[in-house]
Amino acid sequence: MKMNTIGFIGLGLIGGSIAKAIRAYHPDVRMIAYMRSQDTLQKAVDEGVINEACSEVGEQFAACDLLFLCAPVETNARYLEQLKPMLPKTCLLTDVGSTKTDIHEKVDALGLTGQFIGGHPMAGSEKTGYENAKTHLIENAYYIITPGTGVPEDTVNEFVALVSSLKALPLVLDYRQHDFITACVSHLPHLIASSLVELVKDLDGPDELMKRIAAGGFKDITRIASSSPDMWEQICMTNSENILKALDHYQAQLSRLRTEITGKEADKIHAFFAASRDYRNSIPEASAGPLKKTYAFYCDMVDEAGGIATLATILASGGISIKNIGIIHNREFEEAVLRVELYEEDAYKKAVELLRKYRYTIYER
Ligand SMILES: NC(=O)c1ccc[n+]([C@@H]2O[C@H](COP(=O)([O-])OP(=O)(O)OC[C@H]3O[C@@H](n4cnc5c(N)ncnc54)[C@H](O)[C@@H]3O)[C@@H](O)[C@H]2O)c1
Ligand SMILES: O=C(O)C(=O)C[C@]1(C(=O)O)C=C[C@@H](O)C=C1
Repeated sequence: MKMNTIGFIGLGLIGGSIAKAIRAYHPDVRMIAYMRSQDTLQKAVDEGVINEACSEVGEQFAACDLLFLCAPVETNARYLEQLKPMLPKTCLLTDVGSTKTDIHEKVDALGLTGQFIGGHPMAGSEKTGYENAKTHLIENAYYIITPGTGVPEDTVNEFVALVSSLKALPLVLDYRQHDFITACVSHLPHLIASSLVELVKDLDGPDELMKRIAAGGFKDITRIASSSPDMWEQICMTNSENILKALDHYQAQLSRLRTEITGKEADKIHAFFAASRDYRNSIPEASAGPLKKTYAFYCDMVDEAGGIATLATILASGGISIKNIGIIHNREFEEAVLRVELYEEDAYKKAVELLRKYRYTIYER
């Protein structure tokens, strides 16, 4: 597989992150891109990530050795029709969509099976857009690869090597198996997160006390409810069967819990929590794998105006960038504390040391 010119259609969170990683690890590759916002595309050119901005999906893409489709899943499938007449057989097509059966079926129908390798990085965030794209987004995350039948083995191996070179963890799967797995570990969890948010919206009073009091647990489990509705609508439309299977199983589980709580069956409820805790604890938290380690500590608040600003200034003076900072109130701490999250381990260690020098009380969890 030649890799002189790589194309991108869609340069948002995922397309932008892959393009940035390619630029970082393969600086000489020529990259061209099309996206709807020409201003943002120009920014990617100005930053040196993309070499050429395309104002449409046209003949310029015929020069690509590899073409990434990085729009929402149904949009990617539609672009294939437009691309087919202009792409040479030597151009390898790939996508980053969260569902795979739909695009594989489209590829087969268009006779493109021999030049398509499906892809899906199991990394992302609730944020969208090129502005949030990061070189390291896919680092240490599984990158699922679903080759079309007829793609030469050497080409698959070369694509696997490319994914590894971007520091992601390639995993080759059948696309149907991919769709069942992601229905359970990604698609259903998004439905649950959003419906929990809806539940609170429905049951909260006019004083919005629920919204105000909601603490770590609710926020942890609902972060992903802030994700893009366009993306999630299309995921639900293209993986409905698998999502319904997972949803049925989940509903049955909730009904069983309902019966056990109604019947005050304490032992069963205890066994349920114990089993799920043990399984959850067996999921690796280390940097390898889809769950990224967070580098956060807690710090007693100085009860005076400008307390957060002072702390932020101290960290800035040490060259430390803050990923997230906020006051939290929960039962873990007697008083309100600041939660400070850094981007990486070195910054975390440096921040803790620096703040302790300034006599801040730091809690590490
Ligand atoms: N966000 C995640 O966590 C995540 C993770 C893995 C894979 N994915 C998949 O990656 C793909 C892109 O998601 P993202 O998170 O980068 O979204 P995003 O919103 O950040 O970017 C989407 C890109 O597609 C373009 N686009 C959207 N609708 C379009 C249309 N109708 N015509 C042309 N271009 C259009 C946008 O302009 C943007 O450039 C999706 O297929 C999604 O399923 C997302
Ligand atoms: O971390 C997040 O915010 C995500 O939702 C990422 C996430 C997921 O894990 O469900 C979302 C959709 C993708 O297709 C892959 C990854």
